[in-house]
Amino acid sequence: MSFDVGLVGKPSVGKSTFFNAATMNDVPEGAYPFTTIDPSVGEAYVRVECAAPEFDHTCTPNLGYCEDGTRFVPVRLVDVAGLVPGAHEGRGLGNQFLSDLNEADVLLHVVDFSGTTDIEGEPTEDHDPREDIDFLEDELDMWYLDVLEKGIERYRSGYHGEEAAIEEDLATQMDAFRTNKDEIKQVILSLDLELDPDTWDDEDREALAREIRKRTKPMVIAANKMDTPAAQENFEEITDDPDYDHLTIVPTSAHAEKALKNGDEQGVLDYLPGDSEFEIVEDVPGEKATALEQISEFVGEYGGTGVQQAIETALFDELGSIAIFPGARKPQEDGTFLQDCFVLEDGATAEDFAYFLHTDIGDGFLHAHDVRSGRQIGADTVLDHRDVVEITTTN
Ligand SMILES: Nc1nc2c(ncn2[C@@H]2O[C@H](COP(=O)(O)OP(=O)(O)OP(=O)(O)O)[C@@H](O)[C@H]2O)c(=O)[nH]1
Repeated sequence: MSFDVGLVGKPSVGKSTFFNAATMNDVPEGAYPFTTIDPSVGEAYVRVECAAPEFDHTCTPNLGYCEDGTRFVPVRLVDVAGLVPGAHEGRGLGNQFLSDLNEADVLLHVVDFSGTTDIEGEPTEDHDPREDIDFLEDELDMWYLDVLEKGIERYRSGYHGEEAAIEEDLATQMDAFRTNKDEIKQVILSLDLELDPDTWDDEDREALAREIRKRTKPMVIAANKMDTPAAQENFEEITDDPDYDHLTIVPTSAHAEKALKNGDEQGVLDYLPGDSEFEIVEDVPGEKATALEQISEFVGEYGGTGVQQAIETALFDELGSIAIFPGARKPQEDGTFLQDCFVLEDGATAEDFAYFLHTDIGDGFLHAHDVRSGRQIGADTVLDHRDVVEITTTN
């Protein structure tokens, strides 16, 4: 099991550059968890401070890798194709695109902040990136509204059991959005609406669709091409705009990330993905040196190229996921230590973790230990990011 980060964006925003940069990794052979021939799925990583140094041992990662005390834990990056020109002319988003969106746990919307591509992805000047952000949100809201209306019809036509409950019919209809009746009820009440669709007007239904969309389609904006002055200006303006407070916007330069990873691969420089600095280790010709100098200034100012940061923000901040190390205090007999680190859902308990590790244990979960303190923890203990947990089962 792994989390899927869905990458979306209109043409020419730098989505391919982002995808390639994020999935181009110098990983030891055999360390790829996802054997896939689908070119739209790639392995990206989230950084987690390794727990091994706390125990004075060196970790031996099974998947991903560890460098300078940072574990690079694999996650799936899915290129969700199909945010195409013409969709905004009322043709709407394609069904395949929409169902692919439902597969992703969290979305990364790559937006060209330089304003040099119009809404269809054609070259232009001074295009306001807010249009692209609004476009995707509005299209998603219309899709949700459509499904919500069907749920209301279902309620009215009495497909339900004895006791009519609008939240149940909506939850059934909106099942693919990974919501449930409790969440829907919560949303209805949070908007000060009654649990009776006959009292809702158009605006109420739109507000409901939007709110359910916001909760079920967590999304982060990757403000791309931030290495250009125009993008930096737009970034300042949009992050100051209260209409965009509900969004997390991460400044990125996919271009810079790609250049740094290329340089690292060629042995020209030393770069650890996500770092805000890198070291040039070989003499480079004038033009290249100037380009690297510009990248160096950029990553210094923005704390990195933003590619790692965007993926981590999506997974850890927006989705609230946590990374857990299964393990013991000491290396195994074969010398392996803290081989794994897994990304789990927000709120995961010790018992959830046991079933995640051993899907077939049935009733065999015995107990869990917090390895740092050595204390036993209850099955329903909610785990924290970077916990090291030892699970004992009967088999
Ligand atoms: N300045 C700058 N240019 C970038 C950046 N990322 C991508 N580009 C450029 O933007 C153009 C489009 O990049 P792509 O990665 O092909 O864009 P895409 O969104 O995948 O576009 P399609 O393949 O048409 O869907 C290319 O000329 C890239 O070099 C960036 O971070 N900064």
